[in-house]
Amino acid sequence: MSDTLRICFLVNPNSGTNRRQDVPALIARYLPGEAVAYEVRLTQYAGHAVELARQAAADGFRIVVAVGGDGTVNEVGRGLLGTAAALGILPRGSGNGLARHLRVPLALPEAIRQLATPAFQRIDVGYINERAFFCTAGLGFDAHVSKCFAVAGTRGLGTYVQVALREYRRYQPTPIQVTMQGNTLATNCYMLAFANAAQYGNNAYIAPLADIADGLLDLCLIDALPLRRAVRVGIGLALGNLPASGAAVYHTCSQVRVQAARALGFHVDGDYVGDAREFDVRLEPLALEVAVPGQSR
Ligand SMILES: Nc1ncnc2c1ncn2[C@@H]1O[C@H](COP(=O)(O)OP(=O)(O)OP(=O)(O)O)[C@@H](O)[C@H]1O
Repeated sequence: MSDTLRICFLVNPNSGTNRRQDVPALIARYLPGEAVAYEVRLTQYAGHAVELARQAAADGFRIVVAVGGDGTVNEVGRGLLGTAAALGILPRGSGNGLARHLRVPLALPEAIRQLATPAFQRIDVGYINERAFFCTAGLGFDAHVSKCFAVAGTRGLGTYVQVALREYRRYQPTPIQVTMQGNTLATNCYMLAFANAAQYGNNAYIAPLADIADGLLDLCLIDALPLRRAVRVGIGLALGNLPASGAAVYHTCSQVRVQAARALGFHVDGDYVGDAREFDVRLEPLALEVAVPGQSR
């Protein structure tokens, strides 16, 4: 019995575009039963997964699985910080940035099967104004789009692109000062992304060279976005060659302070958090354990 792997699934019933999918039935069908004991718990409101994850870790589960998109992954990951449980992911969001970065299968049956024979690794955790993120955080246009997306009524890549194109015509850059490694840079911010993982989700590679366990954040700064450059950014995101395109400037660091001339929106893992004029961003190396597919490695 001591060899039994204990897994707790925390399901956000509202995530993704396929809400009719019966996740508990899929888990019962595809999780190999012999060496695994599991429970399924549902979230009831935004923020609930943080509490449920903490409780599941206290209950002694070895893996606590976020069943949802990057917002749910963020909540479960936050709840597991400082505990002995590892984060697992069943990707059910519209973007699934962290799942894609960690090469978790996007097909649920395969992702469920792989959880029975996991490998464990540790990943860095970013903080922006003390709010943890695991995939990306950002200021400016990407946060503004997240804010508009949250109230758009429908989800998915199509809605996201539609919102981004509409807001692109209105959004203006803001002067900022960026301080890192003792140097201060005065520039404009159309958007400034802090990447722990390589992509936003949907294989949109904001920082294709980002290593999630190197103790560094990859900063991607776009100071202005005239139409020609916007096209290059779009192509660079899709092809994973934004750094080589010259349309964005990159830095790596473990700590950075940003002061903005006016309040700017910011997001963590794609969810808009609020507006601020000052941002302290830092990285805690290897602060979270994750369960990743074991067989194919
Ligand atoms: N039971 C619930 N009711 C309402 N909101 C919830 C519930 N459980 C979780 N949430 C909130 O829903 C938000 C969005 O969820 P999530 O990111 O998992 O799905 P998604 O937005 O469809 O996927 P993606 O982030 O990939 O677009 C989360 O940030 C979380 O706070």
